[in-house]
Amino acid sequence: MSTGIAFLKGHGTENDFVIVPDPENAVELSPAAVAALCDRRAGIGGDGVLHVVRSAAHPEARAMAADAEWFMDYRNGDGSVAEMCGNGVRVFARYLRHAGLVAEGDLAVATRGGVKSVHIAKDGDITVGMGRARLPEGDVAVSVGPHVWPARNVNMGNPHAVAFVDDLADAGDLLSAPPFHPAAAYPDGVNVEFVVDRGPGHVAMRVHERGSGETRSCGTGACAVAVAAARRDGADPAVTGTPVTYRVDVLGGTLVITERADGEIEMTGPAVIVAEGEIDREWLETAAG
Ligand SMILES: N[C@@H](CCC[C@H](N)C(=O)O)C(=O)O
Repeated sequence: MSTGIAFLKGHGTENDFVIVPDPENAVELSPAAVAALCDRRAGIGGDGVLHVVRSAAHPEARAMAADAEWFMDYRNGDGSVAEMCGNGVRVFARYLRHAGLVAEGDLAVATRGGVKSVHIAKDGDITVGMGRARLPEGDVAVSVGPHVWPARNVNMGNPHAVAFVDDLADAGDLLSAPPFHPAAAYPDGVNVEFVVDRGPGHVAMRVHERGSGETRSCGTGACAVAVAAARRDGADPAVTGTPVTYRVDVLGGTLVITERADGEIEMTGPAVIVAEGEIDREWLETAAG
């Protein structure tokens, strides 16, 4: 008789994840296994997987173990590996709290993008320190069907192309016609955000994520959008010494992004656990081929 593999399901502004607690890194999660888990019809369904491993037990995180006990081994829904997932870190922290592994307040989480500081507030929101944005020089463009837009290249540990559009509907049906971007600018692929203004310091976005398709939210994407909007609006906290805050509406809710005077970016929003159960080990092995 096979024993199941524990899982939970959670989301941050409806960017949803299958969470696999595996402190000693004993569960083999091949790309095919991740894709099977994230399949919305034949699997559990999710934009990605949060594999919860002790940093000391994972070869990619051992060097961070002294600073952060837990490593977020994040995978996109198609099984590919990404450097960073902003909503993922918040949902990861919610899981640690839910499981009684950490207290409310401050904690550190190891990611492929380095150690991130997280604050779990009493009111339920979770804030993550996302580091600084990099804005590589050079023009990029994205297109969906007949529409072509210039885009800002923003790196939040992972790559983003941010395009300001007149109407979010112009981005069309992103699942059937995903955005095109020049492979030369993004040899490893890119996350594409489409943005409209909603008012001063307030924007709305849609996103097509590398490795997951259109999702209802993307934390690193919301940070990239806030930085692109700030620069477009002539604001740069590292130059003026004045922090800038944007509310970023996503399809699944709202994230609040602050770029501090030192250039560090903080993102705040909700993160919830909605279910927990067991994955059938035989099914996973078969589905993963
Ligand atoms: N949804 C995430 C980003 C996940 C990684 C991304 N798809 C990539 O490949 O870079 C977020 O909340 O940041």
